[in-house]
Amino acid sequence: MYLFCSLWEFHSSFHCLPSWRVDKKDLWPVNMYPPKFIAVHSYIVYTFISSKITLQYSPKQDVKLILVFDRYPYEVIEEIADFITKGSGMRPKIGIICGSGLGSLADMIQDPKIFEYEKIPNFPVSTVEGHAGRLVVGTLEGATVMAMQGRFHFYEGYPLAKCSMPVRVMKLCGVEYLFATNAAGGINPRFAVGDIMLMHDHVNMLGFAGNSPLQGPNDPRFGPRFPALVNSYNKDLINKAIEIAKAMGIESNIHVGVYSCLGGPNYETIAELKALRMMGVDAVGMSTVHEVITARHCDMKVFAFSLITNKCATEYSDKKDDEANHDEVMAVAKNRQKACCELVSRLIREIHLASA
Ligand SMILES: O=P(O)(O)O[C@@H]1C[C@H](O)[C@@H](CO)O1
Ligand SMILES: Nc1nc2[nH]cnc2c(=O)[nH]1
Repeated sequence: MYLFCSLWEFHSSFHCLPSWRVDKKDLWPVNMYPPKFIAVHSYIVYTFISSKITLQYSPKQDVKLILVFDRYPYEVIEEIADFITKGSGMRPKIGIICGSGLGSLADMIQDPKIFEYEKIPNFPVSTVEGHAGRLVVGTLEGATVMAMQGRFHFYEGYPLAKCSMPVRVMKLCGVEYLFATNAAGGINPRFAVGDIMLMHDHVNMLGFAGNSPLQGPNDPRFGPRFPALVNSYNKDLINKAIEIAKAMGIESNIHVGVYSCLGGPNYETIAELKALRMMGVDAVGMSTVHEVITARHCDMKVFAFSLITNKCATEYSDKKDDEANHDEVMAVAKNRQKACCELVSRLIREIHLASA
């Protein structure tokens, strides 16, 4: 049985132990906390006062304390970035986040230096099928890149700041361009399964509900308190991608549109999909938006696309087999990985040539 205590609970308990809130009756009684545990608590409160920390404490394993950051202070992100740049001997310029089933984007990287997430200090772990959980650093089309084979989603239980924390790691590693990819349901009736939608805007449904990766104290070393998000998706990169798609002969499978992220893990109801369509959303998923917000906050250039892995039913009369499922999402991503890889690698080549 794990006991989860928020920093706030720690803080109040430090001043007034009996007021410690223990919600579940089967957790350890307060007066049985070992003194070492209390001592560690006071250290944590005063060291990390500006960040929210969750502690996992297992009574079965003597005094074993695991710190899990919910909001990452600059210094911790810097430490993770140092670990990666020193470990790889590189300062990558382009960051790639591989969507569900699109991990092969990272397999294109040459001379890869691979970091398993669980071996990176203070890094979360991937829990979703199709997200391998490794960071791959190397070169692609001459450019230095780092790719996340596995992202973090809100529905995995991670707060948004933690989901998009790796984007800040990328920034401190030297990354200037973020390439974010995802698997998404197509709401726009013109979209077919296997099409690619270049994102030119988003509707942040989690933001509508008062949730943001930038919530909490702002560290100006990352960016401003109130970042503007108009023009978040780089127009030049979208135009270049369209040209590349033409050269690849896949322009009829390419669209430009609006993506929306919902919390998941459930797929949407028909009423929700109708509402999203009325709002001008073309594709729906469970990621990317908070990564883009974090990237724009720290002034990275963003290119993002959705692979349409299923068509969303927007009418009650739509066929039952229109229902989304993760196996189908993975299968479509596997089928289309070649086109996605080519699009990404050609665009990276253009960026590299333009800056050479
Ligand atoms: O990581 P992405 O956004 O590509 O993954 C999508 C959203 C869910 O994680 C999953 C649902 O099938 O695919
Ligand atoms: N929310 C959501 N995410 C997806 N990822 C892949 N397909 C879908 C979908 O239909 N809805």
